[in-house]
Amino acid sequence: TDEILTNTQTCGRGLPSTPFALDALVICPDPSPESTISDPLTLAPWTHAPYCIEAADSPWCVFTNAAAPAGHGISIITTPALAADALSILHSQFDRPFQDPEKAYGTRPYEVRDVPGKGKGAVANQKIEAGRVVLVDHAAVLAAVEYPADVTKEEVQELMREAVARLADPGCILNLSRKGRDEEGVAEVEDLLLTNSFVVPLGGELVMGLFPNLARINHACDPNAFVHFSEVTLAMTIWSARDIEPGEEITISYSDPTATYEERQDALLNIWGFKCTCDMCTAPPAHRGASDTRRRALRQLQKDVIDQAQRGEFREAIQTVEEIFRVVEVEKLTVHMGDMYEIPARLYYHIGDVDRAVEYTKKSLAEARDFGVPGPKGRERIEMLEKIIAGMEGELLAREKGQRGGDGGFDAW
Ligand SMILES: C[S@@+](CC[C@H](N)C(=O)[O-])C[C@H]1O[C@@H](n2cnc3c(N)ncnc32)[C@H](O)[C@@H]1O
Repeated sequence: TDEILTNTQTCGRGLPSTPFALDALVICPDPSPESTISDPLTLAPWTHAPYCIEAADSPWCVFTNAAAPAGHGISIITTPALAADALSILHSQFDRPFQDPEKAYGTRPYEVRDVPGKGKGAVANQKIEAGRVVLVDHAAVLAAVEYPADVTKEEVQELMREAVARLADPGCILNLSRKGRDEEGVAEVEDLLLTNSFVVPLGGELVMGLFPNLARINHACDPNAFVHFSEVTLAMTIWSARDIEPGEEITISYSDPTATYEERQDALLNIWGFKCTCDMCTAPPAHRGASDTRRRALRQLQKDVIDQAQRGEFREAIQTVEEIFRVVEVEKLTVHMGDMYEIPARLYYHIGDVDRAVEYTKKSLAEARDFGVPGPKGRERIEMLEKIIAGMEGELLAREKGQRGGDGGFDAW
């Protein structure tokens, strides 16, 4: 029988981040004995004294706020200098709320349950429309990918163990699935991080990010959802890329979704350590071969369009872009098309076809509204596109009346 984890068993409250207020320090549960809070005001927003190991250039430490964000807390394994940089990010988590209430579901629209051949997975418990926020998940552990040569493997594992133990609910990490790399000398907590982390950018570096709820979402080469990481809030948002029916599994892509079958298999096996059993990977070889041919062609077309535009061959570039859209449609790679629609919009504007330029800018606007980044950045982009459309429509109207248009505020094109 399926074991269903209820919302109370999932990690954290699943709400926007909690302010780093002093009450967050007070509710810090069960700190490990050697990290007793001696002076919370000095440590703020950390709830524990950093746990460090010495290295030649700088110590490497675990910095923890055990209660926020989202109730499960966060531990960062880094150097004191980088942790100081991270402080401004942590504070801005509560300064700038990320979630767009209009796009988010009040309660989680899925359940975690057994999925054949993949362990557990997230299964929709209601219809999820395209362009909605399925989940906003805050990092519980952020760990460096690389350490200096004089830091031993055992010391890194010790930092990882401490990072998890100091969280408000270490169980929400320790209960996650792990591949079982014991024979390779990989400690349990490292195995958990390797099985469940996503690489994210932080302060100019790439780090491993463990998001306890995202960690239940399986990979598919033709996913129905996608993720966006915000370096401002350290939150990972999962968006539905198309309508998802009740009972359907929610999936994201762990690898480059435009890669060919072999490339995807290699990446999933080498980086993630599993053999993909998604629908696309188990499709008949002829079907996979046809898909690979289209994907290789797509890469060439993407290069061609840049070369043609640089040579000023706008009409040829437009034909290439139209061909790109055709392939993208067949391969169902339509997610994240917002930026791509701007290319034909600009090209059509360049050759004086303002009608088509408006058409493509409107597509870009629709994508930005449905899938754009929430918050001020997203709104800025929507406003910019609205302004450009209004400017071009003004130009069309002026042309109809036989007047000269062109000062409509769309110089960006
Ligand atoms: C981040 S976890 C996803 C949740 C996991 N299934 C669980 O039970 O908690 C990644 C692991 O899920 C499994 N997995 C995810 N996507 C898969 C797929 N497309 N095919 C086979 N296994 C998959 C692999 O075992 C992988 O190591």
